[in-house]
Amino acid sequence: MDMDLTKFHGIIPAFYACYDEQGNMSEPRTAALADYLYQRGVQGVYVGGSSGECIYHSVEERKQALAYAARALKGKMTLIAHVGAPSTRDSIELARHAAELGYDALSAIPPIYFKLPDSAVVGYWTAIMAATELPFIIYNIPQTTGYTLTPAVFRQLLANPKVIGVKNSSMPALDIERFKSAGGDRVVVFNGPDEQFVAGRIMGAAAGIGGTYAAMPELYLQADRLVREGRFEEAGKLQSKINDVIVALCSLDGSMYAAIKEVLRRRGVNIGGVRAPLEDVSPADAGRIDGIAAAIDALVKRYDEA
Ligand SMILES: CC(=O)N[C@H](C=O)[C@@H](O)[C@H](O)[C@H](O)CO
Ligand SMILES: CC(=O)C(=O)O
Repeated sequence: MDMDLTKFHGIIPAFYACYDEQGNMSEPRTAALADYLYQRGVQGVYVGGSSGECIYHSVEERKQALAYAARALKGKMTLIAHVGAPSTRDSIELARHAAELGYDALSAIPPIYFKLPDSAVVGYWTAIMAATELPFIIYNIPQTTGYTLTPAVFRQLLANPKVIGVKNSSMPALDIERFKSAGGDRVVVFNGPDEQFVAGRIMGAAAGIGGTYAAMPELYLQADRLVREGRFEEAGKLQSKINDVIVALCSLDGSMYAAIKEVLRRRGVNIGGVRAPLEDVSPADAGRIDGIAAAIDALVKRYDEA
């Protein structure tokens, strides 16, 4: 695909599931999260991925999530729709829906549950690509899917011009470098692990898609800026501060997403709780969440003044 890939560069938060008080998809709350991210100047959003709790939603709900985010943000930033699902049929339905809504690209994890051979996984991604005109971003996240994308399979997929990149969430920054080396200028590699965003950017990722970005978008935008300016030492120091926050978010009893949603509530955005079987944070952790939100605000302020 001969296209300008720069709209995929930069900071692309994974969009969260936004629920009302009954736990149903909420359009006004989606709009509130969208506005919060827009105000902060992120380059795009990744809608309906792992952080969007897609695995716990019906196809109808996933269509709602894609539609609400598009209605709030179309024309304001780059929109990527995650359409990965256990069956090819559901993914195709979601892909067509995303294309109708005006998304800029599709993305999908490999099909989960049964261990499938490379041929089936390639067939799955190829079927999604054939369903619309949209460009496609492969999603490699072996620790949750059990499937590891190899450089050889990536090269095979590159024969399809719709492939414009890979979101790599495996931990070695080396994998980012290998995918970039295989794809060259025609691909964007997206850093997955937020804990090593700076390393991923230096090793070949031109962008990041991350599950914790929306909790502290200002800090990732600043880290990205420092990398672009070649200020690697300062970027590394900021990464370390970010990692203190991530470790704290992951140290509570509930799911990291429940903790992030509590932090967002303290930052002025209420998007409800998490869907079971994900666990809520315990009320006893309220003080620790206050502390995390205050730490984020203090870091944002420090970098604003710098
Ligand atoms: C395994 C997983 O969910 N990885 C996400 C996507 O790459 C990350 O963005 C994490 O949410 C983040 O690095 C926090 O651990
Ligand atoms: C974390 C992430 O990027 C996702 O929601 O898939």
